[in-house]
Amino acid sequence: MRTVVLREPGQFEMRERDRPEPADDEVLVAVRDVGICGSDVHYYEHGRIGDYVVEDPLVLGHESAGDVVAVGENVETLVPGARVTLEPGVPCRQCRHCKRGEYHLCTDVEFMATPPHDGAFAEYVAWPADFVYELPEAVSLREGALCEPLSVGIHACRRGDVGVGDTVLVTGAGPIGMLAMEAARAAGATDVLVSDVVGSKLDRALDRGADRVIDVTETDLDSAVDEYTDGVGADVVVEASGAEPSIESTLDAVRRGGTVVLVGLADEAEVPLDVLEIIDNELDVHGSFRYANTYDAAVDLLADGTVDVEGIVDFTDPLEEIDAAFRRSMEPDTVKGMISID
Ligand SMILES: NC(=O)c1ccc[n+]([C@@H]2O[C@H](COP(=O)([O-])OP(=O)(O)OC[C@H]3O[C@@H](n4cnc5c(N)ncnc54)[C@H](O)[C@@H]3O)[C@@H](O)[C@H]2O)c1
Ligand SMILES: C[C@@H](O)[C@H](N)C(=O)O
Repeated sequence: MRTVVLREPGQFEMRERDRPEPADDEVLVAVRDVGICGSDVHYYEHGRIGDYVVEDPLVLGHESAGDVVAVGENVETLVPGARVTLEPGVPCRQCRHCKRGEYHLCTDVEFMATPPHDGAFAEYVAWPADFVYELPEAVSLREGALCEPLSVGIHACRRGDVGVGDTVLVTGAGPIGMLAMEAARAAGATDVLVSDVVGSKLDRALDRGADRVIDVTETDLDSAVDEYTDGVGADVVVEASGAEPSIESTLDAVRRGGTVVLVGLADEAEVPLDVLEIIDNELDVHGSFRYANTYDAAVDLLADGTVDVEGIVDFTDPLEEIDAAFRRSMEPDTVKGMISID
């Protein structure tokens, strides 16, 4: 089967590998659509993310969907021909975190495209059936693949306890911010404000239903939020840029008693946050890491038409043009690129 491996930073190579055999509890999926995530691009550019270093050729891609072509002998939930999306993180299922249902915190999780685990830029992937979700007729494979970043948005909104009537500020209009906005709306937020430093992305957020967009290169975030909320502040801030000034500004933009959810990963682990401001205003500040138990919700939201994910996609290129697709993904205007596999 065809795969693409990252050999070293900036160098993909098309490779033939043996088609995997599904184990007894696995299904074999012919992969059709795969999203390009910022983390894939980071590995492509730098060969590492923090302590995760690409030492051996690695298959990237963890936002995937395709067709089941074979099932292991214990699999009763899926049959060949099913259209599916793959949840990319498979935990140990045994540890305290797994047993509490917070399996995304399992320290033994094997996550696609995180060294040393291969991802989905390949013709076939064998994957545990309990982390494979069937897509109804109404959900396309492209949408199915984007259940992954949508899951990040759903989890962030769950962490922030976004509720009916809330005003939510999302900082950063990349794919995660855009889909956090969708998830916030689905959770009942009636006002969603979005900030970024790239005008075209804010235009896109506006087209996709943001009530107010804030270009922080021109407008002070705190003042804009104050103006919109009559000086109260946002009920929930979802920080989805990873930019240090944006992370710092979350504490000023949230209302007293409100919640800040930190999703974006800063380049530096240490970002100064005013502890007195957190205490005095009784803020809840939550980290949000990947997701758990979100895929069923993501598929249902797509099937109902409650959320739109396709609207964030800028282009789809074939697997053979992955190099150009990654370079295009690095352009500041791009929100989401995808790879299709025939
Ligand atoms: N916690 C998790 O589980 C998790 C999962 C996926 C991604 N992430 C992180 O979330 C962040 C967003 O992911 P993405 O794929 O959308 O990234 P992205 O780089 O595509 O989007 C980030 C956006 O933030 C904007 N931005 C830059 N500076 C800003 C500022 N000062 N104020 C507002 N916006 C600003 C950028 O222009 C860009 O549009 C990244 O840091 C990523 O690493 C975290
Ligand atoms: C969650 C996922 O989208 C992210 N890129 C990660 O590797 O953690």
